[in-house]
Amino acid sequence: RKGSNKNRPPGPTGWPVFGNMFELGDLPHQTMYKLRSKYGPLVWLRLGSIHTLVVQSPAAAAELFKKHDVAFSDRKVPDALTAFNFNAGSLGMNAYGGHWRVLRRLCSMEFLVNKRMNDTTALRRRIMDNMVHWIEEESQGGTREVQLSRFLFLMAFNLVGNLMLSRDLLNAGDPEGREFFDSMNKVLELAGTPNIADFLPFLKWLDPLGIKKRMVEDMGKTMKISSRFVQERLQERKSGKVNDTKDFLDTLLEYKGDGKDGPDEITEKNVNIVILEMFFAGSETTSISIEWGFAELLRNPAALKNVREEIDRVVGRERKVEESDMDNLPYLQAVVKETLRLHPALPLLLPRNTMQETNYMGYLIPKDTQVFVNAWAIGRDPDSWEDPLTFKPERFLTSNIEYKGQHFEFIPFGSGRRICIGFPLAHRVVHLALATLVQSFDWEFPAGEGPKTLDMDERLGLTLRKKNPVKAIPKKRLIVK
Ligand code: HEM
Repeated sequence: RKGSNKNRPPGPTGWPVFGNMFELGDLPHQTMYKLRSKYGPLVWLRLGSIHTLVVQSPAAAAELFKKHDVAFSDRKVPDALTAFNFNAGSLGMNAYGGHWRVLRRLCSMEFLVNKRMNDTTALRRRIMDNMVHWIEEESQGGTREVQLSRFLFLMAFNLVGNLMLSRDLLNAGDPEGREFFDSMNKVLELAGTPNIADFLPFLKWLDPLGIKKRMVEDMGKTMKISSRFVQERLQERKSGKVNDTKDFLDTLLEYKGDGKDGPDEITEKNVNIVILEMFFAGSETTSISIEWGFAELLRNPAALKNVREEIDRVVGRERKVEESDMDNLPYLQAVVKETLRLHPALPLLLPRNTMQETNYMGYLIPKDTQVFVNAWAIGRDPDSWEDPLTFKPERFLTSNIEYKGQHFEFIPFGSGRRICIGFPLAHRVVHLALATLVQSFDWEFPAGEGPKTLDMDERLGLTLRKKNPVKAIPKKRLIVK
């Protein structure tokens, strides 16, 4: 391996063959954060045979996204997501190129665009009402604790279903919806399971943990169901039935390329893949962000009191909080920011892959290097944040720092060409859901628990979840029905 270490960033030596694979533990973003004090903001690792660069400071992230965005714009694809060639049909896992550009354009112009978001305001309010109703039912009129994460996930899933397919997938009248929900959950779980074949690619053909095999089975089930949804829509369109408002499925089916860049049409299989992907990308990220925010409020009664008083002052208790109220709720906005700073749903973003050898921060980064941008560590950077480990929404009341990818000390949605495309939706849903939970209920702790006993331990799967889900007893407080 002579010469292989020329001009690379520093990092721990690692074992033969396995490299640093076993040093990262269950919470790699935390381990990498600790390595920063020894090696600095850029750390070089070898995970099995995969060269890996970890970027852990705002300055290094700024240099990457401003000067080398294209060179770092490919994705490293986990083996499990090559089932059915998922990566080649998807937006988030696709190589940087024509197919990705077409999907990105369609999404940002026709689906996750502000105009469409404004047109679907009432839909989101209705879905929040459903969530409140489910929580009330589960708590049997405020007498039992509820596990909030379940309802948040159902809400986010239902929302994506309505926006993509105009279907209430969780409605009792849609049994296929329930089946879709169950198999989608299995796919999400598998996609977040560590796989040795990703570190030692020569093992891929063996699939030692059977992850790809299981993925083929479970993803196959979801694809089968979503292809029934697509077929139904195609039949409807053939028979002349047109929806009043076009949803994203219509957009995908209507797409015709210009013959220059990307595909001429989105094949039926790839339509299914994009449908799946939006559930993938949109449900868990959003719901866990709300859960983290809610947990922080329960742990910090003063912050909860501030949010509640603000909502009571601006909205009152006779009507439900609406998206149009958000501009007048600065403290709530600060709580959301502080939550995303400390608990980014994807702590290492989605891994990038270098497309060419690049001179970066004085180092030579080879082509085909996996790149982790540690947004979790950057949000805790002591040079950028005062008292970085403490939940203090007030810090945002007097600053203009945003999470739109321009302020590199705060990048929970990433930055550059591959920044999260779901931002306009996620931004609205996280605010509205938190406000709705605070406005609708007084929350009590289960017996023997309180703000001091609520832990903030993490568990990393596809996203960074709370290890121990929040449980609390909701007591109805909103007067309006
Ligand atoms: C709080 C909620 C969310 C968070 C924290 C989040 C975070 C992220 C992050 C960090 C990335 C990678 C960015 C990068 O590589 O620089 C990403 C990509 C992506 N997100 Fe989100 N996301 C959220 C919600 C959503 C929603 C609601 C959707 C869609 C319904 C969505 C769709 C996507 C897609 C398709 C990509 C891939 C973009 C590409 O590769 O070009 N996300 N997200």
